[in-house]
Amino acid sequence: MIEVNRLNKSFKVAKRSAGVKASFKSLFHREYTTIHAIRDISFTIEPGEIVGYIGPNGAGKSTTIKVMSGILVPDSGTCRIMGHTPWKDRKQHVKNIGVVFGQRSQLWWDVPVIDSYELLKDIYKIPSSEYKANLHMLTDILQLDDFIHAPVRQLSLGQRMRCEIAASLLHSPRLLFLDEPTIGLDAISKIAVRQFIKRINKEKQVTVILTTHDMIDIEALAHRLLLIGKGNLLYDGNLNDLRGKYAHDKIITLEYAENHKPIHLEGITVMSQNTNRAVISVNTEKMFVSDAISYLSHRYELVDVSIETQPVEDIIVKLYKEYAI
Ligand SMILES: Nc1ncnc2c1ncn2[C@@H]1O[C@H](COP(=O)(O)OP(=O)(O)OP(=O)(O)O)[C@@H](O)[C@H]1O
Repeated sequence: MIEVNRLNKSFKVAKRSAGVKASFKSLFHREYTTIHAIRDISFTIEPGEIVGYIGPNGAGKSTTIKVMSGILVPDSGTCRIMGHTPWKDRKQHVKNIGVVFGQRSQLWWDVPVIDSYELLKDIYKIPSSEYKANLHMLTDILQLDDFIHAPVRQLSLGQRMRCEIAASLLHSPRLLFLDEPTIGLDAISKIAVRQFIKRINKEKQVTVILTTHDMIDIEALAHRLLLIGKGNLLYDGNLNDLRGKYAHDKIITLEYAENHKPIHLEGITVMSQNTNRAVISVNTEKMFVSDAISYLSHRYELVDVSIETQPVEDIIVKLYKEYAI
C-alpha cells in the first residue's frame, strides 16, 4: 500500500541573533542554516496495518506525514501510495487518504459542523448514498448528535476531535493518517477514539498511520512501531519484541506483617520499603520472579503480592536512550 524509499526533506531557515544590532544587520545580510527534517527514510506498509510512528519532539514525524499526504514535496526519494506519488498526483491521492492533525482543524471555524461536512461532500464529490451511510455510521459511533449543528468554535477539544475524525472519513479513504489524535482529550474520549480506530481498521480494513506521544495509544493500537530520531529511521518492529529486549524488570509490590528486615539480594532493587510494604524491581535476566518471591516469603509473612510488567513508556525511554535521541 505504501512504499517509501530514501526520502529526504530539509528546511532552510534564517539564523536569528538576539539584540537590535544583530536584527538590523540581518536586514542586509541574512545567514541561513539547513535543518534536515528527514534523512533517507525507507519503509513499506501493507494494507490493514496500524503503524505507530513515534519519536521525540522535532524527530521528523509530522514532516513524513506531510510528505506522505502530499502537503510537502521532498528534496529527494520516492513515495508511492496506492500507485500514486502524493505530491504529484494530489487529486487522485487525496481521495484515498484521510488526515487528522490533532493540533490543526480541517473544519470551518464559524459554521456548524454539519455544514463543513456538506462542503467536504462537494469537494470530494462523494455520492449522496455513500455520504449518508458514512455520516450515519460516524455520527452514531462517535456520538456527534449533541453538537453536530453547533459551530466548531463552540466545541470542546474532545468534541472537535471526534468531529475531525469523522470529517477525515466521510469519503471512505482506505488510508488514515492520524497525527496526535488523542492530544488533550479526557480519559473517556481517549478510550472512545481508540476503540473507534480499532473498529474502522477491523471492519473497514482502513490502514492507519498514527503519530503520538501517548504510549497508551501505541499499546492499545499499534501492531508495528517505526521509531524516528533526528530525521533517521531507527527501529521497525513490534512492541512485543521491544518488551523482550528492554523489559527485563518486573515490579513487585509486597504487603507483609510488620517487619524491619531490609531486602538485600543480587537482582533485586528496592524502590521503596517501610514496616509493612515494599516495592521492588526484579531483574529477570539475573533471577526468576518465582525465586524472588520464594526468598521474600522466607523472610516476611506476606499478606499480598502483586506483579506488574514495565510500563510501555519506560521501554520507549530506554529505546530513546539506546539510540541517543
Ligand atoms: N516549515 C518548517 N520550516 C522550518 N523547519 C521546519 C519546518 N517544519 C519542520 N521543521 C523542522 O524539522 C524538524 C522536524 O519537525 P517535525 O515537525 O517533522 O517533527 P515531529 O517529529 O513531528 O515533532 P513533534 O513531536 O514535536 O511534533 C524540526 O527540527 C522542525 O523544527
